[in-house]
Amino acid sequence: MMSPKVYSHAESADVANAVGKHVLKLQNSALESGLTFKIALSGGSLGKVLKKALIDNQDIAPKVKWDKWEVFFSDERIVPLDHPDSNFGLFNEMVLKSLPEGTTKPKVNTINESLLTGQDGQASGADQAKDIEIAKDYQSKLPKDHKLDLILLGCGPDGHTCSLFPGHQLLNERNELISYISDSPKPPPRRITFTFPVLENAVSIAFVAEGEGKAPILKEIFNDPSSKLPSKLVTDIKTGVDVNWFVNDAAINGVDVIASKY
Ligand SMILES: O=C(O)[C@H](O)[C@@H](O)[C@H](O)[C@H](O)COP(=O)(O)O
Repeated sequence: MMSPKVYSHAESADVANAVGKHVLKLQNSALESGLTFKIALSGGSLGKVLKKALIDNQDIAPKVKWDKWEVFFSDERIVPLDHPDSNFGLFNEMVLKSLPEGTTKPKVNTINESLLTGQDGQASGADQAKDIEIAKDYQSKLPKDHKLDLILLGCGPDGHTCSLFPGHQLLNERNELISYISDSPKPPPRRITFTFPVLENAVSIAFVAEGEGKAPILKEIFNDPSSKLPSKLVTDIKTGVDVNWFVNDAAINGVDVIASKY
């Protein structure tokens, strides 16, 4: 079993630089043996980190082969693509819209907007049958072997990752690769998410977590071997996935880990 590696830097700019270098490493190794680089993204502060790493960082930006990228979302909220809660919307605002003119855009796999119900796709239009259809449609967009080269994840203050929440039944989902969730404890309630079979089959997974607010949950993940938090379960995946954490020093203050610079 590979043990997770933790990379920590004091400054946010250095965390973004480390994430950018890791993305390039996985991109280049994917393109040595295949035609595309398959990467999955999350929401939260990751949008900002990706902009800093892949657009603003002049050492990294020219090396990103956007035309060879196939982008997926590790979870997505069931809202229109231009809604402020949409993870695609975040990536679009932060990264896609900032690509230099003339750049061939990556292939981005979004939820099928035509399947949305209700004005904002949320409680007003809740329709479980549609949510199942949205999840199935997204599942059909995954690579046939459902192998992603890199999955970038956040970690919520409750230890959730993707839209896999502590104690939720979806943690045990083994049949579906993409599941819907209509009772997300964090709004918006209706979402789709990768399940463990997709996470377990990835080449590499990288968590990005910054700020002193993350220290309590990182303490539980790294100091408590019996923890069943979703981020801990993903960190401990035993299928040979290369799992890395990219953090800043404040996030691991008091956490029992050996961290290095990337
Ligand atoms: O609703 C959600 O599921 C969260 O917003 C999630 O998308 C986010 O990745 C984590 O909560 C970490 O967020 P930060 O990286 O901003 O701390």
